[in-house]
Amino acid sequence: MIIEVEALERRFKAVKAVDGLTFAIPAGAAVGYIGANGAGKSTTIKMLTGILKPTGGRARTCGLEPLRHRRQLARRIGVVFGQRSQLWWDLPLRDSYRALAAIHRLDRAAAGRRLDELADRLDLGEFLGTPVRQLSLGQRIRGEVAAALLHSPELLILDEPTIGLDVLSKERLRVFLTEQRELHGTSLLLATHDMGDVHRLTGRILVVDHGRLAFDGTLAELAGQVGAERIVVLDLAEPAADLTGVPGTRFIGAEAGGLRQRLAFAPGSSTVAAVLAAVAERVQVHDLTIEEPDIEAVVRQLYLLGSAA
Ligand SMILES: Nc1ncnc2c1ncn2[C@@H]1O[C@H](COP(=O)(O)OP(=O)(O)OP(=O)(O)O)[C@@H](O)[C@H]1O
Repeated sequence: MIIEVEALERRFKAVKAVDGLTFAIPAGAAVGYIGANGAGKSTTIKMLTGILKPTGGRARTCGLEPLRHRRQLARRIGVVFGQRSQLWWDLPLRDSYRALAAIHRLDRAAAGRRLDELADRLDLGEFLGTPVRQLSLGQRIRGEVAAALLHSPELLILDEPTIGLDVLSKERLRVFLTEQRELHGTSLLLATHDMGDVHRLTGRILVVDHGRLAFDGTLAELAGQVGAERIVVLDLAEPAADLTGVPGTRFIGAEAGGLRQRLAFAPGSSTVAAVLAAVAERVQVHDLTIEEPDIEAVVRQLYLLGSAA
């Protein structure tokens, strides 16, 4: 197991930020860690990485007790907090990587090769000489991800990595992370508010609510439980009759005299590609966007189901 927590707890005076969490993640898995604001995600991650001491229970990351073996653990995991930087603000990006390579005691040539690979895949080459404070948010986050992966960790932990990023930057990062996992088999724990991230990057989802585990399963199972459907918004080349009866979908409605149509589908029972293929037999599609279910609504629904049970 790459991560194991048992009855993990963290109190801040009267607040139980994490309240008896138990779960295990096998090596090589990609897990989404979701929950509403203040649910306890960051607190969990801080305990998993040895930044914060649990007030109860236990955590093991890469088989190590995070707090006690913090240094050893730092060589085996990479962490990105979207809201906080691990880069030296006033130094050129390259200097942060040099410093990190020294901290991790990486072989010079190997670190150089790894940085070349990361800079290439993350489009960072032209920014290596730029001080971090002058980078755009998207560039900086890509820089943070490179910093977290420089030492080729077994486990990558990302806390809200795409927060505030535009659509294109998000997409770049998702493509990169998928590719890195395919190449290196890195385990991934991804705390996010973004259902698109969860859908694209993870196979299993843990939902935390008020510091407790509210759900553990696949996105398809979550969708089955709370109806977390994805919605395809189709802009057609010409107005068309309502797209009812498309296999695997539910027609939601049409606008602009049939030019824009919305179809919902459950992740797991269909895919965007399958919906598009079925629709293309009937109409010409000009443009398409996906609306992801809202995490807060998903968690609320889980909570309602839980209290009804
Ligand atoms: N250092 C602290 N002192 C006091 N309370 C804290 C501290 N850190 C977190 N909390 C409280 O613990 C709870 C969980 O916070 P946490 O940051 O883990 O949530 P989160 O799920 O990461 O939320 P977000 O998505 O907003 O980052 C919140 O009620 C928060 O106010």
